[in-house]
Formats: sequence, C-alpha cells, structure tokens
Amino acid sequence: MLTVAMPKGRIFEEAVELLRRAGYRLPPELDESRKLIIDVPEEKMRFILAKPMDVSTYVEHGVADVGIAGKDVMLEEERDVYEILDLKISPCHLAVAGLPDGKMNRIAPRVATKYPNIASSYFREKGEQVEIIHLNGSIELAPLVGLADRIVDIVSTGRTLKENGLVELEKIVEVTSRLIVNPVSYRMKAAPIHEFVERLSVIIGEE
Ligand SMILES: Nc1ncnc2c1ncn2[C@@H]1O[C@H](COP(=O)(O)OP(=O)(O)OP(=O)(O)O)[C@@H](O)[C@H]1O
Ligand SMILES: O=P(O)(O)OC[C@H]1O[C@H](OP(=O)(O)OP(=O)(O)O)[C@H](O)[C@@H]1O
Repeated sequence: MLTVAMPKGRIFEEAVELLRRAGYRLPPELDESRKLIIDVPEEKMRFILAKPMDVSTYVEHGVADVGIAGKDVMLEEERDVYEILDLKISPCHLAVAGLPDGKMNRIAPRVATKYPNIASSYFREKGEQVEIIHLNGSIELAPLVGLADRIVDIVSTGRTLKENGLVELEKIVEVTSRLIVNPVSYRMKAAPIHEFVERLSVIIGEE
C-alpha cells in the first residue's frame, strides 16, 4: 500500500488528472467527497488530502510515503524529503512586487509575504536589509494600505497584481509542483515507488 499526500485546492485537480493519465483508476469519490482519507485498494493506494503547505510535513514524518507539493512550499519549508520529479503542473512564479511609484524610504523596508523564509534569504543574498511581515493571504492588500513597501508572492496570470494597481519588480523563482518522497519509504517501498515515478515520468515526458 502506497500512501500519497495530495494537496487540496488549486493543484489537486491537475494532480488527479495526471495520475489518471498515468493509468491509475481513481474513483470519482476522490474528486467529489469531503473525506480526507480515500482508499483505492484496486491500485494498492491510499490518498490523504492535506493543505498544500502541509503536504511535506506528512511526507517528512512518514505518514505518507509520497506527496505532491509546490516548489514554493519546498523552498519555504526545507523538509527532510527527497524531491524526485518535476510534475510540471500548476506553474507560477514567486516575485517581488509593489506600487509602481512605491518608494523605499525606510532604513529597513517592509516586505509582506506568506513566504518569510524565501523572502528573507532572497533579500539577505542581495545584501538588502528588510523587515518581513508574515501574512496568510491577500498579500497584495499590504502595500495598498501602507502595511508594507513590497510584497513577495506567487504570480500566475498577473491578474491580481494588475487589478490592484501593483507591478512585478523582480522575479525570484519559477514554481511547479513536485513529487516528494519520504527517505525511509524510498528504501522500504522501493518497487512501488519506482513504478509510480516511472509511470508519471512517461506521462510528463509526453507533454
Ligand atoms: N496563482 C496561484 N496562486 C497561488 N498558488 C498557486 C498559483 N498557481 C499555482 N499555485 C500553486 O498552488 C499552491 C497553493 O495552492 P492553493 O492556493 O490551493 O493553496 P493555499 O495557498 O493553501 O490556498 P488558500 O490558503 O487560499 O486555501 C502553491 O503552493 C503553488 O505551488
Ligand atoms: O497572478 P494571479 O493569477 O492573479 O494569481 C496570483 C494570486 O493568487 C494567489 O492568491 P489566492 O487566490 O490563493 O488567495 P490568497 O491571497 O488568499 O492566498 C496568490 O497569492 C496571488 O494573490
């Protein structure tokens, strides 16, 4: 039995579609129900549905053998897991953004973000002193109301920035979803994990 930690939310649909294209027969229950644990005995799989930011926690602790997590989460959390495949789904990027004429007059400009670790190391490497303000969402609000001078956030279509009169200033890193594996499971369940990776690799290679 392989336990797969799946991210609820925007990655979920694409991830399930990828698995189905790889030939896994997954029941409609997976897409439709509110259950958080779904067993698929005919595929010898169990799916656990977690918040995207938490998937790597389940995999690191070994309660899931494998999981699907955004590269943004992997960079922010630095978990003890193997990242073994770029699934190339849910593409977006992390960027610094702000008001077009936003001045940075403070000694340590304020940067609002859901990604405090990524943001601090980015500015540290640039040699810029900033004050990080950790928010949980609606990051674009912060510069509009004067809470922050800049934001570090995900950009996909760019619509949220545009509709809030903000501009992208610097691209930090491209983001796609990754297949991650618990190091112990990687050894103990080598055969099913290799088969899983192989079947997904074939599908990704086709694109
Ligand atoms: N436009 C986007 N905004 C945010 N995340 C995106 C976007 N496009 C792809 N992603 C990927 O999706 C993941 C986040 O998914 P989602 O927004 O469903 O979860 P969340 O951040 O927990 O959302 P919420 O807290 O709003 O429920 C990110 O880790 C990232 O890899
Ligand atoms: O470039 P876009 O296509 O507009 O996508 C980017 C936006 O989507 C995400 O927010 P989300 O919808 O998850 O809401 P949140 O701010 O509450 O996290 C992200 O934090 C940006 O705000």
